Amino acid sequence: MDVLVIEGGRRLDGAVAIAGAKNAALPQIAASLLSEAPLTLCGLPKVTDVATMLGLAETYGVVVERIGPHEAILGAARAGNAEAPYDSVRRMRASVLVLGPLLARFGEARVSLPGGCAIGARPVDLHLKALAALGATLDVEAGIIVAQVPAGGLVGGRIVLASPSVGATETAMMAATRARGETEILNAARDPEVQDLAECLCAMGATIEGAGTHRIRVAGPTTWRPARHEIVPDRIEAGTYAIAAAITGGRLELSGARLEHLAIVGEVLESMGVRLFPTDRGLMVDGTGRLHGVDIATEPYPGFPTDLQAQYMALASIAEGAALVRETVFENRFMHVPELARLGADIRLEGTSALVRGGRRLRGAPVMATDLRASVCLVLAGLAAEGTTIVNRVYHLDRGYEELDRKLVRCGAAISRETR
Ligand SMILES: CC(=O)N[C@H]1[C@@H](OP(=O)(O)OP(=O)(O)OC[C@H]2O[C@@H](n3ccc(=O)[nH]c3=O)[C@H](O)[C@@H]2O)O[C@H](CO)[C@@H](O)[C@@H]1O
Ligand SMILES: C=C(OP(=O)(O)O)C(=O)O
Repeated sequence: MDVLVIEGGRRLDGAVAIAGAKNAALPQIAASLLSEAPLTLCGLPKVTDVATMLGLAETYGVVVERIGPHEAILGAARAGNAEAPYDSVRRMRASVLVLGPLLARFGEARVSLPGGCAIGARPVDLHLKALAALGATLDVEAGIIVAQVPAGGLVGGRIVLASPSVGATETAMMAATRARGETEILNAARDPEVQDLAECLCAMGATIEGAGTHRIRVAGPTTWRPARHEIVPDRIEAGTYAIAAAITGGRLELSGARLEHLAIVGEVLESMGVRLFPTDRGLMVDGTGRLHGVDIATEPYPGFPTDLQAQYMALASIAEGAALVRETVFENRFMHVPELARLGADIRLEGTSALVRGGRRLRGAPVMATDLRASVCLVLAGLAAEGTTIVNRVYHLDRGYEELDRKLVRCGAAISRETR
């Protein structure tokens, strides 16, 4: 199993190319199942989740033709139905995103129920309710979601999401492209990845309005056409490198990063003392000044992203003063706290809040990654720590960061990957 060995205490300086967003790529690969015409995706990040999703699409007969390191043509003309196996869904919860497209295209679908994961229970009830509002019948039999469409297919309807779930909004939007008539999705998630999926679906022939707002309208059914779509840059990867610059007291230019997708994150970093400014290529992050902790609460987009909470906590640990971190999206997303404590962080947990007492000098130690963002937070802490940090279970990190160690090394970090 791979580990990362980090010699901390080096200031980062240089440029990092931000990859396409994993969380935009995954639903778009699922969306390829909707259409008989080919979909060319550009900017696919080289991460294991994308490989897993492409592999899952292939099990349905999607032909994946790699035409470049980050480009693939997905041809679902001869795709057919099958059961999404528990093993794929267990490894990657986003596998459940094939449910809507399969149901809408083939009239039925069987997808393993994902179950909980390290960060929370993560039910899929909102996905199921959204499909039911379009006329589907849904059951769970022996851990498998069994979904069926009435004779005549899905019919457009009004979907009111109890909370603005990203995945449920994507499921609803994808299924609605094949429903007859208009679908309205209320209390929709407004994330850039939802907007990017809508843009991709529109390029494929769909008619969608309002993506990026709380009210999305989809007019179906779609006449599909060949499409090419460039995946939006990964705002979570960009935010992670912005924190890497800050935690090492360095400067990084993030090429491709879009400040408008990081508005609240930028505001938080600036109030800590980090300077951010747009450049021709993306975003410059200057973390050379003194930093002090700021309170944050994670919220659905455009709020502070839960996917940057762990990284922020590493930064708050070395910044001066205290910072209160409230996690409101997932009920169990503090698995990194005991590991940060092993490096010397002073964090008191109380329910869904964590009080970080900053100004700590971190010292390297062996630590264990528990999930994707927890792993990268430990890498960030390792970059700031004196001595050697060994991050175990790096496969979590490889799910969502393209060549993290190489990108950091190019900017002056001392990191090596070893197989132990
Ligand atoms: C592949 C992908 O895009 N993953 C992102 C997506 O996950 P994901 O789409 O799973 O996240 P959701 O927005 O759906 O989840 C938000 C909250 O709603 C709850 N919920 C969700 C669905 C449902 O049917 N019932 C329910 O109760 C979840 O348990 C969670 O507490 O958005 C999350 C929130 O920004 C990010 O952390 C993930 O990185
Ligand atoms: C939680 C994440 O991903 P997923 O929803 O695929 O588990 C993440 O990207 O941080």
